[in-house]
Amino acid sequence: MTRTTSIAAVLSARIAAACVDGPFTLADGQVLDSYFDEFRLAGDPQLLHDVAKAMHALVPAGAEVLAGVELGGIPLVVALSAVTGLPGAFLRRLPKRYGSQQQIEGTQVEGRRVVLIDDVVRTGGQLLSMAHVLRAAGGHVSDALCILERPLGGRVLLDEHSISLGSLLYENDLPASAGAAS
Ligand SMILES: O=P(O)(O)OC[C@H]1O[C@H](OP(=O)(O)OP(=O)(O)O)[C@H](O)[C@@H]1O
Ligand SMILES: O=C(O)c1cc(=O)[nH]c(=O)[nH]1
Repeated sequence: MTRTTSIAAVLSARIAAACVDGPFTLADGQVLDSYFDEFRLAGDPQLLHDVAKAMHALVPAGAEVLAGVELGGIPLVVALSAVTGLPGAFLRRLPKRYGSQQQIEGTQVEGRRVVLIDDVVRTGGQLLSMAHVLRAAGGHVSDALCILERPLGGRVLLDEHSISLGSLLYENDLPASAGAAS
């Protein structure tokens, strides 16, 4: 059994409990009958901690900053920072319109090796967009991590932009009803 497979075997049943009935409309208008609700996972402190401990094994050597994507990546990056001791950055989808006016909050990313963190990867579009933001700010981005990867092209898209994706679970680790394409 590979490391990721053993993690999936231990955690997948507990994570599957965070898969709920829809309908759930995605940003692109697509409607899922059921979906993985990361906020149920993040609202369970023991499960969030156990997921972060499992993800620790996927953090690449040399990582200097963990950067979570609004909103699903934020509780995850906080938990993973606490487990790894690595500083966290928090990525807004758009710059704040008042106050700090920042898109990247938290620790500085310039000149540092930054690992992107999100809950779900589907097309990879969200992570790629955030990688562009980090790179424009001088961060070095060559890795991303997620809890759940769906086979919708995200891995390939990210690879085309020199970003390696590490996933705790793959869609087929979850019950067939949990948002898989029918
Ligand atoms: O790989 P992609 O096709 O880009 O899809 C994945 C993205 O979509 C989800 O965000 P969502 O829009 O549900 O926002 P939320 O995290 O604020 O709930 C998820 O958290 C990822 O950021
Ligand atoms: O594929 C999912 O389950 C999923 C997609 C998404 O955008 N948001 C979410 O919470 N789950």
